[in-house]
Amino acid sequence: MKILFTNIKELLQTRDNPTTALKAEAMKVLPTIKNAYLLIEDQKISQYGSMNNLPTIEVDKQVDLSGKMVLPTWCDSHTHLVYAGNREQEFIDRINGLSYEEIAAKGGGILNSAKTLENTSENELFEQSVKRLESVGRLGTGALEIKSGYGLSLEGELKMLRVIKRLKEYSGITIKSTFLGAHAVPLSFKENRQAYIDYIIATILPEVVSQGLAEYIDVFCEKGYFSVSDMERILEAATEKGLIPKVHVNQFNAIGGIKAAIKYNALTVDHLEVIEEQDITAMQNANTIAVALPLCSFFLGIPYSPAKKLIEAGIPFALASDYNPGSSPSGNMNQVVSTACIKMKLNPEEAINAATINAAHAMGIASTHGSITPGKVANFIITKDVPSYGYLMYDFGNNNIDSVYINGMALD
Ligand SMILES: N=CN[C@@H](CCC(=O)O)C(=O)O
Ligand SMILES: [Zn+2]
Repeated sequence: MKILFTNIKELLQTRDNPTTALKAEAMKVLPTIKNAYLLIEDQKISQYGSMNNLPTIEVDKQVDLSGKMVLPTWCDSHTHLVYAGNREQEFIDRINGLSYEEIAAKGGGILNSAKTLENTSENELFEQSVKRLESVGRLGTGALEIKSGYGLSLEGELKMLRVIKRLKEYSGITIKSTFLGAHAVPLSFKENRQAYIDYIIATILPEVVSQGLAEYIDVFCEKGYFSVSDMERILEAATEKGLIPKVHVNQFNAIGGIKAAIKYNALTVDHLEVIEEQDITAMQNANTIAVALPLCSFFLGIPYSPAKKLIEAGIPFALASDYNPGSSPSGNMNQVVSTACIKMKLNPEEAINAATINAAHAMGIASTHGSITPGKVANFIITKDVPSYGYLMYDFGNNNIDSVYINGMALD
């Protein structure tokens, strides 16, 4: 099936595939073609160019996109989309003065979600999660990473990872799976964190790997959760088994997690709200991608990651939603890029690069996703009639999406 899209007001992110994530000045460049055409064939992008050079092509369908723009779908490289219930009560508690950390210290937070998940059947967990997945798809997300981490036991973690696997099979949206057993210490190991780490390494990790349920390994490296040496133990064991690190570091405190993660060739270090000079130096000497999560900062009222500083230091940089019930109950990547422009002072080109091509690198799918490139999957967003692409970020909170194509097919 060949579909030809014509009279595209501006076709964004048209590029040959960069083999590594964009850095520094390259982040400011967004290649586009005004008054363009785009040809897709079955599930793939086949050809594009200026309407002035439109070749004669026999097609099955032609779609006139006058006034509309086209850009690749968002890649969301950091989510916790599989969870049960919600944490609205903690939201109210925070409005009334408690902090995220205080709520967690009282047994809420991640442990609250773990309890709800334990009391939710696998089918129900799938049903709740698939609704979120379909909803972010309609908001233009064409690929996302999903973490476990609300199971915190062999059964619980495998239940979450099986749900992620089912979502992969069910949906055309590309999904990558991450094992985050070390998200919090469960109550059953309250006084013995080391024993929980032993249990992760000796019992949960081997099952996750032998059942092929995860590509990545994550640890919440933070005061009150897992120390740098805890993380190193887990990364040592998991990388030996072939999992690639993508870790939570520097959310509330800079405790040295970035340097340690880089030692284990982390693909990404995520959060980075609190950064010290030595963290920047460590990232400058590595290929690890910095992933910032502006909706978490927005929702919790914590500092934003110093994105401009990271980009200026030449560190490859991506944006993600962190969709989860506690610190970012939204997976709306349009809101992510808007917030990155408004609060982190990224320009629209940097924000779009960070949420498309660099985000694809941040989840290991840049050879197939993240740009309008012949041979890549035909995943793209068609906007409504908008004056410019910067308007998409300026017009925050409003839905400027006309339709979303995943694998060459329009979503309902
Ligand atoms: N900080 C650790 N994990 C999540 C929050 C998880 C939760 O509160 O349920 C995050 O990335 O913000
Ligand atoms: Zn997270």
